[in-house]
Amino acid sequence: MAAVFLTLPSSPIFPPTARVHAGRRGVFVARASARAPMIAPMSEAMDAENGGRGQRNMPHVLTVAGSDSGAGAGVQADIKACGALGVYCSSVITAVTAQNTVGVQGVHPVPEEFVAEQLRSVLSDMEVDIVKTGMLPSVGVVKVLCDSLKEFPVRALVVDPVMVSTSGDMLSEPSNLAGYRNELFAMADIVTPNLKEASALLGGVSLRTVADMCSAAKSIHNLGPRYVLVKGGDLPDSSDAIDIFFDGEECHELYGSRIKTRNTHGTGCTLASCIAAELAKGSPMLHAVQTAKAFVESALNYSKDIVIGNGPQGPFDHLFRLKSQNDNVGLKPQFDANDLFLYAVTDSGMNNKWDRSITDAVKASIEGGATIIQLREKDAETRNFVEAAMACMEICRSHGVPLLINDRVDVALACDADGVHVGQSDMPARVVRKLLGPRKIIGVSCKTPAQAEQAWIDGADYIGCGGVFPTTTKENNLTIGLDGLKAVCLASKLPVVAIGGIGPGNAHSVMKIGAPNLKGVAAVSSLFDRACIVSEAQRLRSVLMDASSRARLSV
Ligand SMILES: Cc1ncc(COP(=O)(O)OP(=O)(O)O)c(N)n1
Ligand SMILES: Cc1ncsc1CCOP(=O)(O)O
Ligand SMILES: [Mg+2]
Repeated sequence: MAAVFLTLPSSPIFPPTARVHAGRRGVFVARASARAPMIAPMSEAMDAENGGRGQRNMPHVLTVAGSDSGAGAGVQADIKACGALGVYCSSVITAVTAQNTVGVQGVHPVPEEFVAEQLRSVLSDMEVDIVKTGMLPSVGVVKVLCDSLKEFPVRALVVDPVMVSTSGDMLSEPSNLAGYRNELFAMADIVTPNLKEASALLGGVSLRTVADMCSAAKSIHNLGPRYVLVKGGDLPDSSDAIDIFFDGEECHELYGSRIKTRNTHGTGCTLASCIAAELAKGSPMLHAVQTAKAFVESALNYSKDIVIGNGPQGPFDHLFRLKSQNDNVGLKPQFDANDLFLYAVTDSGMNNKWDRSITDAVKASIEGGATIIQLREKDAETRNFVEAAMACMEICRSHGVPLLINDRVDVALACDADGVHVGQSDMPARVVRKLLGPRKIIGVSCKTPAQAEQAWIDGADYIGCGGVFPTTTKENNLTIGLDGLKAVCLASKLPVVAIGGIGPGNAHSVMKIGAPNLKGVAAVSSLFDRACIVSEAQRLRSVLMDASSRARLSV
């Protein structure tokens, strides 16, 4: 290990002075106990301090971390990650490192007093929502940070217990373990160790399985943080990137795809920063973690082939969204939840009964105003299904209407459909996501809030909720009623489309439940078991339009 711990001469540029408003943070709940949730509503006093602008400016994360000269990790990664998520990021630098894609060539810790001074400068003046920590090179720096947070409490503290770089170089004193355990963890809302760090924090226990990770998460939780995320990126024999999220009661297994790339330098810093950024925007913890995981996965995927540096640890591109926006000019836009407005689901039995081809049924429903189509061909032979799906794709593409395939991921892949809809006994959505990649649309049928939560964890784009009313289209299908629909909508952030026995006669009552994420209705028989699909779709559409304009008026 080549790291050299040098000490910068202390150079106080300005003394801690008059710009310190110690009382300013009084609006924030001081952390009496490590487990008290820190919700910080804006008060009138704070509004007045904002010059009466009425709104706080940007959500703000302060990163307390080391500088990485290669800019893949550390403070540089944190600033880029927060910026990519629309969050302001200030930075207190704890050490300057000389590093690149080969490894860490030198470490130059910033004197503790100067870390304290930087903390005071930022925390006394700027409205920091969340503090995120990275490299804390010494027990002294940990102490300085804890003292500053007591003086200037923030809404939440995200601790990434950085100890060793990906190249294997030490980034904090071994004695720092005590600093983390003794004081910092008790103040932390979430701690995000990887397997090596979790093992070091627990005295070197071996962590080889998901069950080991779960018990490690529980043990680390006993050290004080409210939540623990043990990252399983290095877990042996695992094709997925499995992380364990422990909320104090339950271990959640969070699955992601393992991206094959050398460009993984800085993933830990980025993940923790994204969690902090999402918390700053007001997300609950599990949602923040999920969003952070999805961001990192997309960034790794987008950057998997870039070449920066000659060593084994390349950086990735945090600002991939800027580029992907440009790259996507002229390509299919990503999923728009408003497409769920009038969701037409085909049925081969009904098409046979009315002597129609699938393509004619699809054309007619689009002509009548369907905004998304699902091919639900339960009896079709695979070869015929693929052929029909290809023809329907052409029709849908030419009208800009997304086409999804029911159940059959293979058929969706074969015809390059826009996505797949799966139910509770079909292929799990997280496996579908893995097969289809991040750009395709995945819908999951849910009857309960628990299923909706799982759908979201699995990376679904929307929920199909029902059967809302009794239907003969799907056998043995439990009816959940409007109350069941409302419960699912309220429990989920995902957009929802209602299904089951819905047509022009009752669509209004469905939309009237008033859940903002209920985006539309899906219909089979009220469109396709009718003589004229075009006019039935038009009728249903005008009921939905009427319901949505009334909803707008009543806001
Ligand atoms: C939009 C939408 N919602 C729900 C379903 C039902 O899917 P699933 O539970 O898999 O049942 P089958 O359709 O496969 O019988 C759906 N298809 N579309
Ligand atoms: C596929 C499905 N999933 C829940 S209910 C249902 C059938 C909906 O058909 P219909 O619109 O004819 O009631
Ligand atoms: Mg199904």
